[in-house]
Amino acid sequence: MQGRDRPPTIIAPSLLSCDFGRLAEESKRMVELGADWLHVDVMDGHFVPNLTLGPPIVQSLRRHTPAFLDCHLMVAQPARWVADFAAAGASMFTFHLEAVECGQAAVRQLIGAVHAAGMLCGLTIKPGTPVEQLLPYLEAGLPDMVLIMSVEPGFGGQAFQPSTMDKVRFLRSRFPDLYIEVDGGLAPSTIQQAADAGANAIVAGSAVFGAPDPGAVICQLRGAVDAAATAGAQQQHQQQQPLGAA
Ligand SMILES: O=C(CO)[C@H](O)[C@H](O)COP(=O)(O)O
Repeated sequence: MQGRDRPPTIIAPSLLSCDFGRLAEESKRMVELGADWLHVDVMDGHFVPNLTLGPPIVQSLRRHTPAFLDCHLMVAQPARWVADFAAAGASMFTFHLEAVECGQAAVRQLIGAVHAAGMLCGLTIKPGTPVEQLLPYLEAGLPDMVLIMSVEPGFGGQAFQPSTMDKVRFLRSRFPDLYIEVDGGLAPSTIQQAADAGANAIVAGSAVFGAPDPGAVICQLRGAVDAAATAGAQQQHQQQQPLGAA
């Protein structure tokens, strides 16, 4: 997914906030309203204190939609689930660095296994984990995406943590073409902070599903990210102009 240019804006409604009894209809509705990806929160009741869904539900959902399924695994031992999520039709398999206990070699091996299984691979960190821990993998060009959690993983509807945007700024300044996703507490009232920091992929659950007009919220989120990207590109262009150039 990496190239030389800024990655596209991605709006990914988090299905955690939808009516799970109507998962397929809600997923289709989100795509019709302009969602680029569908964000699937997988929680095991162990890595995080909540339980959601697993491969059988992803497989059922896949039968109803060709959409990009952005699966965020909040699970202990993510390596156990690679084959099952690939078989279920997951598009992206994002795992927590904190869930891999055996160090850098194990993380690299897991990224390789995700790719070998035919999925894109994301790496994610909780708010308390230093962003520098991602660098060995990013400098080697291994993950397709980084997910910066802007809330403690486990539940939707929490308050956005603005300090986590320092991590996004840090990464964007070093990796202009990296897919940087932000997840947690994003809404029209907080999106500007994520957009200005340089996030290009936005996960939003309660703000989208709880809105009377979810399509308008998707549009607002996209507009803020697009505008910040355009402003950033103009600034970069001006800085690159030689002295005296018009
Ligand atoms: O990963 C998550 C929780 O662990 C959710 O995706 C996230 O919190 C989205 O929900 P909301 O937009 O309501 O904060």
